[in-house]
Amino acid sequence: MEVGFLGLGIMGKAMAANLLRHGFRVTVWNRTLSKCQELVALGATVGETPAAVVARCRYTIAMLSDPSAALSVVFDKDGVLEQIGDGKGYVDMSTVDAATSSKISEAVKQKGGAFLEAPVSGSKKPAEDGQLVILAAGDQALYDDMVPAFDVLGKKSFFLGEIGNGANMKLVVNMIMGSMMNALSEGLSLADNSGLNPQTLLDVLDLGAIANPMFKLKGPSILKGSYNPAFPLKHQQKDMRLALSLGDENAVAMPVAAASNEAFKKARSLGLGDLDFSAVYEVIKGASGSNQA
Ligand SMILES: NC(=O)C1=CN([C@@H]2O[C@H](COP(=O)(O)OP(=O)(O)OC[C@H]3O[C@@H](n4cnc5c(N)ncnc54)[C@H](OP(=O)(O)O)[C@@H]3O)[C@@H](O)[C@H]2O)C=CC1
Ligand SMILES: O=CC(=O)O
Repeated sequence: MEVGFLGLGIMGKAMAANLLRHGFRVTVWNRTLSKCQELVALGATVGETPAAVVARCRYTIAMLSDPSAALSVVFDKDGVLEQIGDGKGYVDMSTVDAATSSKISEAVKQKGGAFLEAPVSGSKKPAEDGQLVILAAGDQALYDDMVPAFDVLGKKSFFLGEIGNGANMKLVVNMIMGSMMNALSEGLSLADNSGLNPQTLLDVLDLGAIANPMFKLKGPSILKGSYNPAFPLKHQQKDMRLALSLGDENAVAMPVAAASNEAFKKARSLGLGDLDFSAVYEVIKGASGSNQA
């Protein structure tokens, strides 16, 4: 199967590499074109523009930072819309809001193409290992066509019906994740400031009812002050913002998420946006005057 791939950031690079490893023919494009070379070394071909990729491939996947990037790659000069049409499918796996996804869907369909939103749950390591959870919605025939690729990229795919359901599901999941990261950070800070060993707190958490892979993975690296980005904090804050907006639209009170968003915003304002989202601990630790170095 031949696929195009637009966006070779942390996630896109791992996902495109995975497809290549599993025998897919992949044509890649990235705004910073030099980042394509690593994929070329794995067997990829380069398209000079998003339009050139779509012209060459029946199916094109995108994995871009945010709504503005997702829209730009489709609507701007040399964008997807210039070449999408009958018999071609466009699959946006970026985390965006439902309105962005609907706008892209309408434009692609108007040109005769098919569109699927398919954001993913799971970070850098699951992307490298083909263990993502895929939250697809939109054109069901295109979903069926993409199953061989989704089987390589993920451990489970959901087809959630109409456009917007995949985007919204992803935002709900990440709203919970961002709030949990704040709760973990507050707990570590409280333990530390109460004279408890934060590592012992992690050990206790891991044995009880609220044990989870995220605490297990991020807890020890937080205690080391190590924030190499797997999921950049600026993207987590974008997801909190979009989830809160979904809450506004549906009159759902989300005081926990709103408070967490403030902490992520503060972290961004301190220049921590490109670090892993667990760096929000630095804000919480700072606010509580932690004993930790
Ligand atoms: N990292 C993670 O753990 C996860 C991320 N996600 C979501 O996946 C998406 C990608 O995340 P991730 O790979 O981490 O992000 P990165 O920041 O690593 O990569 C972002 C990508 O978007 C491109 N881009 C940004 N702005 C534009 C623009 N205006 N026009 C064209 N391309 C643009 C970047 O190009 P360039 O290289 O030129 O900057 C890069 O390829 C995001 O929506 C994120 O929320 C979902 C699940 C997990
Ligand atoms: O969006 C981030 C993730 O880990 O999922």
